[in-house]
Amino acid sequence: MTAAAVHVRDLRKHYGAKRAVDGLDLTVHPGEIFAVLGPNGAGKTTTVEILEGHRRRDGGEVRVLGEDPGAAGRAWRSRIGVVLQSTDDHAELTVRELVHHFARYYPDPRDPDEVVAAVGLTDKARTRTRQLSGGQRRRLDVALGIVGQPELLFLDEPTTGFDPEARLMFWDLIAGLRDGGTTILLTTHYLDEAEHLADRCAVVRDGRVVALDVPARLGDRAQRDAVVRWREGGDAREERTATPTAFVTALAYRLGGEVPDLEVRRPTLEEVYLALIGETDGAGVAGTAGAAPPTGATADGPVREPLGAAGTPAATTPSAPSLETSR
Ligand SMILES: Nc1ncnc2c1ncn2[C@@H]1O[C@H](COP(=O)(O)OP(=O)(O)OP(=O)(O)O)[C@@H](O)[C@H]1O
Repeated sequence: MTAAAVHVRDLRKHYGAKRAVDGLDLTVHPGEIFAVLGPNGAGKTTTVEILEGHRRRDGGEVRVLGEDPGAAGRAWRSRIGVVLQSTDDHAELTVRELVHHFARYYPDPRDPDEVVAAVGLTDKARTRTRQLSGGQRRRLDVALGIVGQPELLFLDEPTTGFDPEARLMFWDLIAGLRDGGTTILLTTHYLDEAEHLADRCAVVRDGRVVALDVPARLGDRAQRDAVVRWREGGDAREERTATPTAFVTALAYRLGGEVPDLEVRRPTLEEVYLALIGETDGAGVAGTAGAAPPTGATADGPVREPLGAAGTPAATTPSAPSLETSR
């Protein structure tokens, strides 16, 4: 069996009394796009920063490309790509200059001009980065994340602020990277993004994974009952059923043909998600709401080795120089 690209068991991180990550388990397979969903403050960024080696953990077991990110060195760092929520560093450099600058940190970079083209910024190659729009800046962030030809790419809320067209182009770009063999872990608040891009996704709530599956089956979505609505004798009627075809066939027979205002629907990913994070009681979702955390280790893991003095990797590492988290 191929080793996991990312393996996390019982991850724990607290800030004072706040348990930001509280026993989180997940596994990302090589070559997949894995989306981490969850409300504000759920612990997504903290988790991703620990996986990137940018933040210490308090407990649990973490392996990223086979190594502990807290102890891994420069060679490991050159195998991962990081796209953080945007920074304004190097505002006076042009797009082309910045991508070339980053390429020099890696042992086997992609051709920087090809990377600029791949993210659709050839027209802006000679533009200073401070003059880019938000969506263009985000594409530049991705260019910086992929120029080192990473095996594993971390994307933190990559399409926040994108217009619909830019988002579709970005999705194509990310899917193309996956098709080229890159493993991608992304956090997102957009359920359509997870549904469109992700091979599997995890929903994080209060620092734990409360559901993990392919989007179509998340939270037992496929097993949840369908809701059939129709009008009968002037009244709106509704029925939940696991066998909607049989139900509608019987209904049509009983009503003697066409069923007025017939509607059959299964829960959307959004409805299942809102039930999982406790924003709804599941009333809008047929079937059982919520989900138990998946199985995983429950014992506290070892306390990890310390990072550098500031809790961030050494500034000489390839992806660190301008993309360090400011938190
Ligand atoms: N440096 C920090 N110091 C103290 N508390 C922090 C720090 N970073 C995060 N937290 C807290 O930890 C919890 C998890 O934060 P985190 O940023 O990981 O959540 P998130 O799921 O990424 O949220 P968002 O979707 O808003 O980005 C939150 O309650 C947050 O306030």
